[in-house]
Amino acid sequence: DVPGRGKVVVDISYGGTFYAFLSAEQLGLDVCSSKTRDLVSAASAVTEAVKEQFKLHHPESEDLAFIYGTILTDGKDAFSEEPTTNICVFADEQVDRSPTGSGVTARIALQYHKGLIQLNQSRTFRSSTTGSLFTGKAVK
Ligand SMILES: O=C(O)[C@H]1NCC[C@@H]1O
Repeated sequence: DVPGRGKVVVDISYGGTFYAFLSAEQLGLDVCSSKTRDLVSAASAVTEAVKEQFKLHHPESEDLAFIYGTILTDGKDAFSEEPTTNICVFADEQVDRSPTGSGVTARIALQYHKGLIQLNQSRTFRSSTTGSLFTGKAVK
């Protein structure tokens, strides 16, 4: 429940730090064309809601059991050769200029967990802010 914005469905995944993931569409936004300030505001509201409503646990270190940010996506999690776009809003409302190393790692883990990608199947991730690209895959 994101105050002022309604109920959304998020996935929380870990790639060195925890992020909340959801499509920007759930917040009435478009990750590619909405104003960055609107994306930042919405993503920050989600981070705050997760902080208040979920207790995170890390199996090895409770120091890592916190939500670092929210990544808004274009919702294109099913496998495709085409890049999928996201914006990472982390820490104190900072916006990553890259697709985010730890965020892409968490997103690949999530896609693999959901059976959307197979092991060694590469996907490309695009930053909506700069257009920079990262490629990654799940490996054993
Ligand atoms: O790419 C990364 O993983 C780092 N950049 C912003 C968020 C993380 O600190």
